[in-house]
Amino acid sequence: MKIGFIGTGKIGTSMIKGLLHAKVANQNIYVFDGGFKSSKDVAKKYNLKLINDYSDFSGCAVVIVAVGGPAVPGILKELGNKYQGIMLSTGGGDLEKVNQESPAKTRFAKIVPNTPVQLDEGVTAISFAKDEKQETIDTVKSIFEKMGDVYVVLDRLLGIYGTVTGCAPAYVDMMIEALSDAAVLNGVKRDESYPMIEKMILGTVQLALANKKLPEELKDEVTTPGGTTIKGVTKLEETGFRNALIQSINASAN
Ligand SMILES: NC(=O)C1=CN([C@@H]2O[C@H](COP(=O)(O)OP(=O)(O)OC[C@H]3O[C@@H](n4cnc5c(N)ncnc54)[C@H](O)[C@@H]3O)[C@@H](O)[C@H]2O)C=CC1
Ligand SMILES: O=C(O)[C@@H]1CCC=N1
Repeated sequence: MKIGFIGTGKIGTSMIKGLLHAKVANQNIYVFDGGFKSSKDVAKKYNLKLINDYSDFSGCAVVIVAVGGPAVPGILKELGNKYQGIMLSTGGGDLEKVNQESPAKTRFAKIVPNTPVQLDEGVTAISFAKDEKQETIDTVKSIFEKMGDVYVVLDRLLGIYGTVTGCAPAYVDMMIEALSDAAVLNGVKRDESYPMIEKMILGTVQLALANKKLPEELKDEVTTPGGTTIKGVTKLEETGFRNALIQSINASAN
């Protein structure tokens, strides 16, 4: 299956790495040049097929527009007239309008992948037009299932699904950074702190996944009565940890 890309910035490149990790052949990944240095650089680095016109995407099962919001409507309009297939956008777009205005064989859906797609550990939320054919849905799902988990959601919920899965990796990175600062503050070497903290988070998540226990149950297993954890938990409540996360997701989503 051939897959095209317009835009090879951070999320475009993450998806390209994810497809290569899933053993998609390099020359089956098409990148639109468009005079963008990043496109040339990425195509060269990963030995991808660099193309110069949207009509060169013919033969691609999907073309992924991984470009920021303002440029998206213009790209979809031009692409929809030159390529017959499935167009996907990471940067929004009006699902119903684009589908109505595109030629019959061109379909449009929206995706919000996250950066861990590059390691087959991603989460991708996808919204389709209400009347989308099962064949289109299956094709798109099969591509993103190569890179992790897939959630097909109502278009009105794509924003919040995409925020929780697409933005929050940055919050987790900030948490790792802050935990490291606390470790360094108390005498741990910086370069030792990161692997230790990353493994702690990975192990905690794997335990949650394996046991299917609720977070509060797992938290209870750590908090010895009168012990040190509950002292820290109390400080987290006092300093608004939970509220900070709720407000941050809400701010990103709205
Ligand atoms: N970074 C992330 O984790 C995620 C980003 N998104 C969304 O994906 C979109 C892109 O985000 P990033 O990759 O982070 O941004 P970015 O700025 O890293 O990448 C955008 C790329 O598009 C290129 N570009 C701009 N206009 C173009 C055009 N007309 N034709 C071809 N290429 C063009 C730029 O040169 C740049 O390389 C945004 O709408 C963002 O909200 C969605 C999910 C996750
Ligand atoms: O920061 C952003 O706007 C994008 C959306 C999801 C992740 N990054």
